[in-house]
Amino acid sequence: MQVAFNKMHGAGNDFIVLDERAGSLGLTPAMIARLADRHTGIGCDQLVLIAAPDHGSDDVRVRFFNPDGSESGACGNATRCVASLLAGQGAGPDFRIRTDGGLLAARVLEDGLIEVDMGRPGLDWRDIPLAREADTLHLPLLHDPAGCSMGNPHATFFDHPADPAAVGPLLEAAPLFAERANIGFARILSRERISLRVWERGTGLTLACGSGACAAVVNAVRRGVTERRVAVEMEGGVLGIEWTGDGRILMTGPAVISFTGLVELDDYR
Ligand SMILES: N[C@H](CCC[C@H](N)C(=O)O)C(=O)O
Repeated sequence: MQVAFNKMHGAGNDFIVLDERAGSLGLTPAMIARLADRHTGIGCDQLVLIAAPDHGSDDVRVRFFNPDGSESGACGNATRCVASLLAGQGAGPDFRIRTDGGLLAARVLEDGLIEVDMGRPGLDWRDIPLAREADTLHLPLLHDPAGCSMGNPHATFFDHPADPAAVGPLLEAAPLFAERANIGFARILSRERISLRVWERGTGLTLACGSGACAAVVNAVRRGVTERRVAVEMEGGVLGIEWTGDGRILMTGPAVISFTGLVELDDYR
């Protein structure tokens, strides 16, 4: 079965976007892992499925999968990409996107950037989830990270001395995290600007992580080291993050189609 796909990226965080609105493609975790392989597949940080809306609703349902085949409740950069794709197909400019992490509102702005309301962060240890009760503002790990959920689990380190590529795999799988975690390495540049690298659960180091940027700002604000509106510099680009007065996280950034293609899915079964 030949299937059309879009290859997209948001600030260098790249995605295979497949459309299941006309029917299931029958993907398995093993097939997702093969499609995500950068040498023998299409290659991506996440595979994104646009699914048929639930019965009786107009919302689009979107699911996110990592290259190891695991599923995530949230992916900020891919959510912007889906909104941009739907806008290119004539919908919008306002969208409601249903994810496992919550119903998200997305909007194409006049300058072409996409804004997504990522909802409220989960600040309780059960939200992340942690394996045992702990203070999420000071997780019981070396170098004092803070944790929160953005629909997926995050921990943010400030000024961690080690190389993220070296410590990322160990921290992602630390027993404290009941479902593993995305690990952010932040540096405070000013009260309105931080730099961030993210070791993503099920993926590894990426050029940008939207939900990781949101989590880093939430944790920086909780620690009192930034304002509520912060530019987050990552290797692939800058995202604007704001934790609004009513507790919601707004994320603004780019979404780009790199190319469109056809894939013979049976070759990946
Ligand atoms: N790149 C994504 C996050 C993917 C999350 C995934 N790695 C997980 O939670 O398992 C983002 O822009 O938010």
